[in-house]
This record gives sequence, C-alpha cells and structure tokens, in this order.
Amino acid sequence: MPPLVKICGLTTPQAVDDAIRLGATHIGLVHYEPSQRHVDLKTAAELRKRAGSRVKVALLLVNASQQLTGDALGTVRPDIVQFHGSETPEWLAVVKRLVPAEIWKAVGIKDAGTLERMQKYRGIADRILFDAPAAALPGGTGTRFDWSLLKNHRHSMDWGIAGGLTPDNVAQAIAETGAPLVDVSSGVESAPGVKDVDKVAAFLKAVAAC
Ligand SMILES: O=C(O)c1ccccc1NCC(=O)[C@H](O)[C@H](O)COP(=O)(O)O
Repeated sequence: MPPLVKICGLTTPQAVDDAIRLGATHIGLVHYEPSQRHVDLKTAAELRKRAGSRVKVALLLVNASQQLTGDALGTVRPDIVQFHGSETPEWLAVVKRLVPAEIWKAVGIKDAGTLERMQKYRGIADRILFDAPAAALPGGTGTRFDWSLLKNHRHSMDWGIAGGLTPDNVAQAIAETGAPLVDVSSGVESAPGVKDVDKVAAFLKAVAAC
C-alpha cells in the first residue's frame, strides 16, 4: 500500500478541495503567526469544516501557550494536533487527556542521537514526524534531512517524514526510509503559502506509484 500523504500549509478552500480531490489522506493547517502559511483560528475552523470527514485534518502549533492551545483546539476541532516546537512529553500528555485528537510530534532529525532523544514521546505521541532540523522557522523550510539516518531503524512508534520533499524526490525518500507517511509543503507551492495544483497532483501521483 502506498504511504499516507499529508499536504501541509493549506490556506484556502480551493487548496483544501484540490488536495482532497487529488487523493491526499491528510491536510495541515498552520496556526503560527511567523509562518507565511499562518491561518487565523476563524479561517482554520472554516477550512476544517470544509474538509469534513473527507480527510484527516491536522492543526499545527509551535510552542503555543496553554490559553492559545485551548482556544485553537476548541475552535478548530482538528483530528490531529501536530506540535512543531519544543513541546515537552508532559505537555503533550496533558493535551492528549483533554482532547479527542491524535497527537503528533514533529522532530528535527540531526543525527542518530535524535532517534534516542525522541523516545521520550513514546506512549504519548500517536505519530512522530521526522523533519529537517529547525532553521529560521521550525518547519516549512524546504530543507531535507539525511534520509540514511532512518535506514534500517526499528521504529517503536507510528511515524512519517517531512522536509524538502518534492514530486521529483519523494519516491526516492520512500524507497530509502520506508516511510508510511510523507508530508510536504513548500515542494508543492508556486510561492510561499500558495499551493500549485499541478505540483500537488504530481506529488500524489509519484507517491501512488510507490
Ligand atoms: O509550513 C510552515 O510554514 C511551518 C511553520 C512552522 C512550523 C511548521 C510548519 N510546517 C510544518 C509542516 O508540517 C511542513 O509540511 C514540514 O515542515 C515540511 O515542510 P517543507 O520542507 O516545506 O515541505
């Protein structure tokens, strides 16, 4: 079975409809003001509603306060909360107890030590998303990590990969890592925050062929 596909950083109803029509299994909405893909909570709730049950919807937060996390989850009611900052396992466990959503943790993978350090999320996060290490922003940077770090790794949690994936390299990334889920944002854009329907189609076609 081909990997699951999350198209992240959607900002418009058209982009949501396109991603779903073309076969994405997940979409991501970024609520983080410094991001060029930031959507306010009202917009995020509208996009979430539009997606309905056609696809799983992830809401991305980065080191959000308790207040903002509560407001965001209460307003948007996502299927998944994707924590993309330096949130602790303890905080994720609190959120997990309070909301009926899957908890995902993005982890910037630098070296084999990352694979040890992320074990602290075991039993708490429902999925680990391996991404490139944080740069100016913690995600959506179009940067790849060293896929060979995951070669032959025995995963103890559900997982996926992100970071610098494109229609041209996603098949190789899947072949090298065996990822059960791939996540893309800038690799299917014509400009930061603007999804390109042809690139989204090409990405999904490349994954479907795996
Ligand atoms: O997309 C953003 O702007 C963003 C900002 C801050 C935190 C996370 C963000 N995106 C998270 C994602 O899940 C991206 O899809 C992932 O980092 C891969 O991005 P890209 O390398 O552009 O495909």
